[in-house]
Amino acid sequence: MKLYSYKDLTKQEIESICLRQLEDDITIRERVSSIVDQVKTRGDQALFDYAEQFDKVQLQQLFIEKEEIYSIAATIPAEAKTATDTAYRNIKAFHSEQSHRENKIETMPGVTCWRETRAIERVGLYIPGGTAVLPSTFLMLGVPAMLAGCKEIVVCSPPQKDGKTNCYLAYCAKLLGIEKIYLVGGAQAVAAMAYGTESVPKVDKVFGPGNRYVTQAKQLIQSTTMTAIDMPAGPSEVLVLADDTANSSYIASDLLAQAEHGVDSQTILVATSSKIIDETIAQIQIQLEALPRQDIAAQAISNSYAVLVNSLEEGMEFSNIYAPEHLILSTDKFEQLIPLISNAGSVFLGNLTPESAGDYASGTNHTLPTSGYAKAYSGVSLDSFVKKITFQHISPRGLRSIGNTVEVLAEAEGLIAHKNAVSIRLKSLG
Ligand SMILES: NC(=O)c1ccc[n+]([C@@H]2O[C@H](COP(=O)([O-])OP(=O)(O)OC[C@H]3O[C@@H](n4cnc5c(N)ncnc54)[C@H](O)[C@@H]3O)[C@@H](O)[C@H]2O)c1
Ligand SMILES: N[C@H](CO)Cc1c[nH]c[nH+]1
Ligand SMILES: [Zn+2]
Repeated sequence: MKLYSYKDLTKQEIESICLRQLEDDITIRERVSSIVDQVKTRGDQALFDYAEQFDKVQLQQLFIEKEEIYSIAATIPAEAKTATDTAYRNIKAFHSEQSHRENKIETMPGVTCWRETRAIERVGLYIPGGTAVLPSTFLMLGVPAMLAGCKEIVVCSPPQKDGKTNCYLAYCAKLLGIEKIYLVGGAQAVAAMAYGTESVPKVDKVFGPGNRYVTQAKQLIQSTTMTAIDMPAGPSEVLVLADDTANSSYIASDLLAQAEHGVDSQTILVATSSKIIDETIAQIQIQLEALPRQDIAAQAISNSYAVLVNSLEEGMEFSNIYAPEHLILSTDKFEQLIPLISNAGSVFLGNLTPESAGDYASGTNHTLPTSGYAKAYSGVSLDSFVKKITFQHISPRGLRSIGNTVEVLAEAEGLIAHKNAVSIRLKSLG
């Protein structure tokens, strides 16, 4: 893990260490573009071929259906079933609170404006399943899609070695009332949902996190089809801001939790003393030894760094420039830092709030913007699955009160047909 001292970094150096792995993006973009083209032109056949190439499995069909999903779901261990039920309830409770009816507003006498919410009709959920299958992501996307009332929910996840899906995903499907899972992963899954194939239906919006291929494919289809995306939710990241009230073994566990997602995960420690940094590095080595995914985590840690700052406020300044997917405030003084946060996907407050609680079960969504996109995007929520349509109604009194304003503004823009649309009505009102 590299070490920087914040006060010695120039503005350009800070910007450069906040960039995430952009060097290989061109190669990834080219590979993804060719995968997307293949799916667009060859449909299902391309999906069968990529399953063989990337997932090392020869599929007979590209999906499994209700009966088989239910029979796989029945094999879930009892403890996992109970934990999944708890996570489902918490995620549902948190996301249910996000539905708000707005009031109608009379902006002028007789001019009434309001918004109504409508579900996006056809949504596609991508559930990662490359180096680890993530049923938690199924809940994070499926629960808000269900609450929003989306009519068609298409789910894609890479096939497992047996050409099926695992019992945890199958159980989530059952909980969510989803009766088909498409056994398609990576960039090809995103392309299939954006263009549609013989088997996979085309959707209006693609959701879900994934590796760099998945994320690049989402960005590509967004610009080449009428399909929208939730946001760029790529390789996981965490920034821990710590002071002397922090516990280095807790910090190490949080850094390793995100590091084990993938070799391109990034984990940043920003600390007010070199003592915390040294102790955390030592803890990382100890904890790493016991991890089954230690090779992946070690590589991610080697791409990561620590930044020594003079104060928590200075640490927040760096964090806002980095704009982490996850921000952990490992300090008893977290309350005073909350107002200083301007860019972060999801925030974990105090020393007893591990990031993995949000990954699985506290209720907040774990599908979050990465690579600095937390500067402009929010994580997935109920809002991501709906559109807000504006309405307005103008009464005779309203037309008299607003008419002249519109006529004058239309004339100022030289758009006389716009002006006439008002004048013609005013005239008939007399
Ligand atoms: N930001 C978030 O909200 C969030 C949430 C959960 C997970 N994640 C991230 O999701 C990612 C999951 O990654 P994963 O790889 O385990 O699963 P994945 O499902 O994202 O990707 C697996 C697929 O990638 C494709 N692939 C693999 N190597 C390829 C290659 N060389 N060329 C083209 N395609 C290739 C294959 O089709 C494979 O099925 C991790 O990076 C994790 O950090 C992010
Ligand atoms: N930390 C991931 C988001 O970056 C979400 C996740 C799923 N499972 C475990 N973690
Ligand atoms: Zn995680």
